[in-house]
Amino acid sequence: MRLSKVSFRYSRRGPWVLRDVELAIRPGSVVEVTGRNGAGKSTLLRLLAGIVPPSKGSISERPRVVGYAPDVFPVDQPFTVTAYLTHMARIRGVSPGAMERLAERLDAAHLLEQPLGDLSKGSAQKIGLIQSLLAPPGLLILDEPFAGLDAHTRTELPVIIGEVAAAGGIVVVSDHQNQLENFPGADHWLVAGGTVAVEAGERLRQAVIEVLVDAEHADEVEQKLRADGYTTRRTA
Ligand SMILES: Nc1ncnc2c1ncn2[C@@H]1O[C@H](COP(=O)(O)OP(=O)(O)OP(=O)(O)O)[C@@H](O)[C@H]1O
Repeated sequence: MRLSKVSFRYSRRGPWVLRDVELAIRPGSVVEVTGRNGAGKSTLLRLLAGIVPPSKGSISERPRVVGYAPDVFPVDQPFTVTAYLTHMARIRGVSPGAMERLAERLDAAHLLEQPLGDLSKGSAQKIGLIQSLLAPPGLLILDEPFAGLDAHTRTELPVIIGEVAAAGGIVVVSDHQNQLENFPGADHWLVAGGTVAVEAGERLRQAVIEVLVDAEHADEVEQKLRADGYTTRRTA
């Protein structure tokens, strides 16, 4: 995917938020986007997702399936979580089973029957995440996904991000809390003064190993591995 001389402002006479941004993003990349408040991170993410078009310049080779989780999930909709996610699954042509699996994984199964309007900020954030992942995304855009998430989901999210990238998807995450600072091979973009400075991550060759442990020690072993910076996934 490529951004060529992309500039953006919100109104015809408004100030430029981004100017002449040139970026090339390879399939399978994970990008952490940082920058001070108001620098233009959310704006850049909306441009990447195709929610707003560039005022000048162009964006090409955007993957067909885009998952986007906004920084504030709009809960002012008169649906239960299940009704909303089932509807979104239908629009994306996936079975509601995808919703149930993701809800289980992100510890959100207990939220499914709640009205969207009753959700706490962190719970709403989870539903936004689930919505963005319903169909396997070729481009996954997450705007401040770690804000307000509980410990379980905060550790699970990098695993999910790694899986999307391993399947060839591009993942772009704005991340005030630097949760992806040490993500293996991640690129880092700093948005400042209307431009985007790129620091390319080292492309490390990665390997997957399976570790068989007694069920009663699984939590402990998993916590130790994660504390050492490894990405883990429970298969049973
Ligand atoms: N809908 C809008 N209409 C007009 N100006 C906007 C709009 N949304 C954002 N802006 C302006 O664009 C600039 C960039 O905002 P943006 O939300 O992209 O920054 P950000 O880096 O994501 O900030 P934060 O870290 O606070 O979330 C800011 O000056 C902001 O005031």
